[in-house]
Amino acid sequence: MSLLSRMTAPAARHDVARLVATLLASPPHRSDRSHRSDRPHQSARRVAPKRLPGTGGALPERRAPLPTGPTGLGTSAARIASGRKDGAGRKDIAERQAVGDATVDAGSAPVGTGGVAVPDLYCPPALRDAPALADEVNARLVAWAEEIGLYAGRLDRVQAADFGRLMMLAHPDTDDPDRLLAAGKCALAEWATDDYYCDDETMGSAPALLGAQLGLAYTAIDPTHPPLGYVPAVEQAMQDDPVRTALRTGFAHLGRYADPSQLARLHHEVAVLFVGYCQEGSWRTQGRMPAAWEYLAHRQINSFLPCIAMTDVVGGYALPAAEYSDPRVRRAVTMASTAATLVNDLYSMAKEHHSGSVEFNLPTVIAEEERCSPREAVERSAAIHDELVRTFETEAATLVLTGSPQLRRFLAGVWAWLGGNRAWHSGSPRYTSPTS
Ligand SMILES: CC(C)=CCC/C(C)=C(\C)COP(=O)(O)OP(=O)(O)O
Repeated sequence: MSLLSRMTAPAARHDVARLVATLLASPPHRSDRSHRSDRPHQSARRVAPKRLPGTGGALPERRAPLPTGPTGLGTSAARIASGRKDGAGRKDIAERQAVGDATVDAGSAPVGTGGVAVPDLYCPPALRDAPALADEVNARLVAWAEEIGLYAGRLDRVQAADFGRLMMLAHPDTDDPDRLLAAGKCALAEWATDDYYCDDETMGSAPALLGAQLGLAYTAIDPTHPPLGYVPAVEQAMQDDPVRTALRTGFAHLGRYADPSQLARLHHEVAVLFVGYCQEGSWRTQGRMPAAWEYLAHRQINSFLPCIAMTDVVGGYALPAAEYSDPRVRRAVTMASTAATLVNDLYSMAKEHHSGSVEFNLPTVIAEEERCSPREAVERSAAIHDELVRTFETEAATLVLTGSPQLRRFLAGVWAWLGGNRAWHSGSPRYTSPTS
């Protein structure tokens, strides 16, 4: 019997009432976008709530950014004081989103899809904006990358992509820069694995090398235990390659905050991610475009789940392993991570369009399968995204009624992650600038 099914009936009746109200307010899935032409006023569409229904107060509201004056951390404080490089526009959008301004949908900005604007998406707003904290985390992340030789010669792009901002937006329940940095290192290491080994030939990726590289990369986070005579060779291999060094030192940093069961969970999610990388490599080698169902299965495993799975570690609590693995929780969380990854597909289309190699994203797969226009394919992809988010919202809101306080906070954190992820994608030069 699972932990959740052993739980008793909810004590708080208003939670039940809130859930019922949510369910009644939700239009049936798929109705919004698939009948869009029947719907003269797009604004009638329900806007995703800022907080997951039933989880008010589950995430501590943190608004305090780092001080902008000297902090003893050295140069980064001066960087903060000298002003942001991203301009005020992005902050303005995030701030308006953070206060739940329903008129703001950064997703509708005409970026990302190579000429077709990313449609409004059913996605919560980012829960906070703390630019000084984002800058601090980003500065530390870039300094770490430089120290280990990751993205050598391209650090300006890493700096501009602003992964520190992604961490700040996606994990609003901590304002500890070191926890955000640890998560950022893991995320950047996973991104680097993709760039160096899978899909960026200018970084040296080659399909024939992929399996061998990913096998070794996995051992950077879950070390092998060779007979003594082979230890120096293994150690050398770990140090010889910046991706392996990034994975090893990034997960070591996170290990300061994670308990063994949380680390084991993350190892599992990264192993699955690497299977997804191999799957994509196989399509590349074959020169084959997958079917839409196959691609969607792929985007569940080649997804942001390794990042989302760190939510409790970053937040400073531990979701029990039995609840993380409960099939109902897994279904909800994997739907959320697939949706978050489809946001990446929508926003990265322009970048991939210019990359020169075969690229896979849901609109391209749908356009090929359904022989439809890019605009229609983008709309259908957005509808699929929305369906996944709505299903997560409904099922997660039900799960919080009977789950532990940690599960309630975790699912609220996943919802917040969705909002932060979308806000970051809509503003990051990785997707908005042709040269990044
Ligand atoms: C941070 C993390 C878990 C990354 C792994 C999965 C990944 C690289 C993405 C979800 C992004 O996919 P994609 O290869 O399309 O990346 P970019 O669009 O190049 O950022």
